[in-house]
Amino acid sequence: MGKTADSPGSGAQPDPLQSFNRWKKKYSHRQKKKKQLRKQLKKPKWQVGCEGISRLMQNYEKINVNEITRFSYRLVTEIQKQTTGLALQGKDVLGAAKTGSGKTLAFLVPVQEALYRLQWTSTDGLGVLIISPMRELAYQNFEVLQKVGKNHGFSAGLIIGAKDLKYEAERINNINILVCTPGRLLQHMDETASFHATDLQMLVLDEVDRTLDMGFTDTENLPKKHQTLLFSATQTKSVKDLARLSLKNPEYVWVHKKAKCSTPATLEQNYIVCEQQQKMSCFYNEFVHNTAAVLFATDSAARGPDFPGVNWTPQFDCPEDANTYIHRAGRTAGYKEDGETLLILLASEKKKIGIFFSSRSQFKRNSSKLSIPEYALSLGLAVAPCIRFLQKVQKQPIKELVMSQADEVIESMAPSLTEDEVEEFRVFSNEKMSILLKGGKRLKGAEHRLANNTSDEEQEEEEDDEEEMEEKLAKAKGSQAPSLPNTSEAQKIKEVPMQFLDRDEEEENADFLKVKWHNVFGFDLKEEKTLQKKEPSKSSIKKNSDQSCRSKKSNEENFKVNKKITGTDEGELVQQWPQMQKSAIKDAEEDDDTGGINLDKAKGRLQEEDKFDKEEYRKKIKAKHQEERLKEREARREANKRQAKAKGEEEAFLDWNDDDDGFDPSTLPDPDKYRSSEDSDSEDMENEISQMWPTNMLHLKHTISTLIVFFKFWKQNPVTS
Ligand SMILES: Nc1ncnc2c1ncn2[C@@H]1O[C@H](COP(=O)(O)OP(=O)(O)OP(=O)(O)O)[C@@H](O)[C@H]1O
Repeated sequence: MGKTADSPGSGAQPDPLQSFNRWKKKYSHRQKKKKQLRKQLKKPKWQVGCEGISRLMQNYEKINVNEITRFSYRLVTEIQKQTTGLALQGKDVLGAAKTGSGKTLAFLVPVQEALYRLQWTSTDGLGVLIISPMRELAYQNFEVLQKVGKNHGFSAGLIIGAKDLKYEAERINNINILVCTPGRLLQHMDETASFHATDLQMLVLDEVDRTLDMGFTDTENLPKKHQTLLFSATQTKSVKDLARLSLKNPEYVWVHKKAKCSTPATLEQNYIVCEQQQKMSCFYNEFVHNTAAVLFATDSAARGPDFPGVNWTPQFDCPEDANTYIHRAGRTAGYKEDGETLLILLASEKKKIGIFFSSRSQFKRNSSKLSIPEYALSLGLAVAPCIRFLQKVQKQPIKELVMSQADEVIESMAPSLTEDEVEEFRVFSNEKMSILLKGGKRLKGAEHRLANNTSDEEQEEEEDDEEEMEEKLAKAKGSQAPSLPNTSEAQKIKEVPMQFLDRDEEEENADFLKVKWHNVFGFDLKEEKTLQKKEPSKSSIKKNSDQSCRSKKSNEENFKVNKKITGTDEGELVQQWPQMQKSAIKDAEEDDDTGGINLDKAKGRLQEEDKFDKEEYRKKIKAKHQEERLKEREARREANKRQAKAKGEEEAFLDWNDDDDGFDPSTLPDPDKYRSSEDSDSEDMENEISQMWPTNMLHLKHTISTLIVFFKFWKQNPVTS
């Protein structure tokens, strides 16, 4: 019942005889190699060396010298000289040498030589593993290997995660020399079932310190018997690190141990010490004063520096948001100049760009924060954006495509200013902006004329021009909307600024802030459309925008930030903060049409304010003291009145008693004395006090005074019977 050769399906089974022959061939090959190796090891070192040399000499004729000199490898470098011999003897080597000293060849040559000696073939599988800490380094090593191993028949592979795992897994077992990064190697060790390194002859770690730092510790999956070559620009002898790699009596080669520095001697190293500001200006001047230069920069150069004459700002990395994009792009197309920006995007980034360029909030926030001149200043572009804005309004925008909300490509607004008008505006804005930037006041009258070499008439003319220019601009702004065609297209055009801006006045600046797409690679815009469709509808966005616009407007009308107003008892509104200027000088200053702060005048104004405040304070204190004095007097009078009343009753009684000693008139207040004490006070004050006596009390006062006079007279001229 067993299977016969003729039985169905026997064709699918491998021929056992053939398989046995294949296995026998491979086995005898291995045995032969092992025998050779054992024989070699038994021989003294000198004999092995001599045999190797004589073998090489036999091959001299075969060596194509041109092939080697083509790579300009004429003399071996120090690290190559000191490590190649040791590596060829099968020793573990730890080699350290300066950067650029030729370490790559120091391990690639022994790698190939070792496999060549073993007559390694593709059927032998993985023989050498070269691990580099970074993809770029691995790629570089692979390139050199391809170059120098051109005449060998070994298969080599680069595994750095550039291809998908399955693709790599299918090919990994046919590779003799594998150049890889640690992460990807460990992934294959874990996930690729067919991957094994059981016959590994040599393990090479390039930039060993970094490779170990990156956590390459998994040497368990590698066979115990293998040679290890470690190379680095800095020597590491950390016992812990080396124990992890289970080195056997390693040879340490530190080529530049005695060197004063670990950088190449041919490297001319310079440094200068300067302040941050100076540092920036040095680099800035160097760049801007070169006729043709390329500046590679991070985003630190994206905001601020004004680089005149820059034609291109290619953006290699995708900007993280619209603001970053705007700032980067703003380094070109400065004052009156054309410029172009190019975004280099991955397909995934294209979607991101689409999202943030169609995101209204980004632009809304930006535009409502800063006016154009402020925005220009923040970018360090002076008046350039204003000019650019006008130029763009003026330009025939055939090439400039604007993305609408629905991602339709539409043309922007019709031109409304002439070249001359733009130029006039430029001169005007330039002057204003330079005054602002200097932070000083604008030169007036004679000074200004002297500085500009202009006559009185010219000065007047200039001022008229300014007014005229402002009028023109106002008209230009006003005329843009009616110039639009009354079609559905026009409706779309109107809605474009709404996409980003929510205030009417900002619509004027919309063109400046609007993002324009040059579809350089001819990407299919439909993709963006589907993306857009998932977002809220245009009408709902518009509605929300209108609502927020209204609430924002009403807020702006009703409230002023950081302003405190309180009501007095009299119903007056008083601004508490910021403090109002009260001195009379303020009106005169307001008329001064300066662009900046006049420090002298401001100082004078502050002194005036100070004086005014002191005077006000003095008055307040005086009034308070007067009030207190009046209260005291009132209390005294009350007491006197009470006393006088009691005395009056007593006097009346004494009048009938006829007793001289019973009453002392001196206890009564002396009206004259009282009067003299008040002399120091003003006439007004006396009147005030008098006014404070109620009318009935004044009568009493008069009665008491009369009584006293009579009493005195009676005392001096007693009536004798
Ligand atoms: N024997 C040689 N003769 C001439 N040029 C050589 C020789 N060996 C290497 N080079 C060249 O020297 C340059 C630096 O070599 P390599 O990259 O191997 O240095 P390295 O020590 O690995 O530097 P790093 O530490 O920066 O990686 C390369 O351009 C290489 O082609």
